[in-house]
Amino acid sequence: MSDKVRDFEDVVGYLEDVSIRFSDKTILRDVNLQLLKGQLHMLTGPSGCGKTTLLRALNRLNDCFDRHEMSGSISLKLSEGEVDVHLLAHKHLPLLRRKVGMVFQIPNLLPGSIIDNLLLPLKVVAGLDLAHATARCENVLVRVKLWNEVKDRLNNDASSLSGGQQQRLCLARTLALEPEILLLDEPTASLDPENTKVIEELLESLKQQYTMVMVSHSPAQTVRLADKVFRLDGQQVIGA
Ligand SMILES: Nc1ncnc2c1ncn2[C@@H]1O[C@H](COP(=O)(O)OP(=O)(O)OP(=O)(O)O)[C@@H](O)[C@H]1O
Repeated sequence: MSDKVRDFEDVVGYLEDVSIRFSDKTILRDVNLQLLKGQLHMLTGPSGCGKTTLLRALNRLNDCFDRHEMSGSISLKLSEGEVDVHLLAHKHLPLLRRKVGMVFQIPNLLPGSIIDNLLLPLKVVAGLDLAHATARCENVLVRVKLWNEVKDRLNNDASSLSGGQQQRLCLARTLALEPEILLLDEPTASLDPENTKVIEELLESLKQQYTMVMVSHSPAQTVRLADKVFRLDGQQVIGA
């Protein structure tokens, strides 16, 4: 654990000399950066430069792939205490991934109804009983401004929602597990301008409560949303 995280109250994450390789190919080399509480950090850079890989390092999702290696350290200050992400025992990864939740480029719905998409993780991952899980579902659907659109059809198949609604449902599912850091991998890339605006407004409204790390290819979106921009290229952060 780095003392640097402890030293500054507004620093919630510290990446120190992070290098990542897949199958002996170096994707990222000696990345150093800080994450600040309640700020939206935007990762930008050319296709294939390692933005998604860096996001996935923050909640150990790269572990899901064979022949992945990481060196350096990633320290995160979570409500449970400070954790050295890279050294966490395997049994702690489900909690890490709840606390450091991720929303993907393409809405990744579970097969089943709208409400199942929220209830299932709440029951299985968070261990809530039905009454508490149901209450939390309504709360997060209101927060992502989806409640009025779905409250009369919660048992309909989630795939019947529009792309923008599906992405808001994915965001609701992540928020339902009460994360502290949100990882957003091009969350509007598959959406039209109108739905992009809805998601951007939501992210803006969530900034106070969550530390966010987002990937975007859009310079305009970066200007609209980012508090801090990290530009990656040539395996490193070349601008911050
Ligand atoms: N699971 C994996 N196994 C092997 N190589 C991988 C894996 N995931 C990513 N890579 C490689 O790592 C490099 C960085 O990929 P990554 O998806 O992080 O880039 P990116 O900057 O997010 O790209 P884009 O902007 O196109 O989404 C690429 O060369 C990719 O092929």
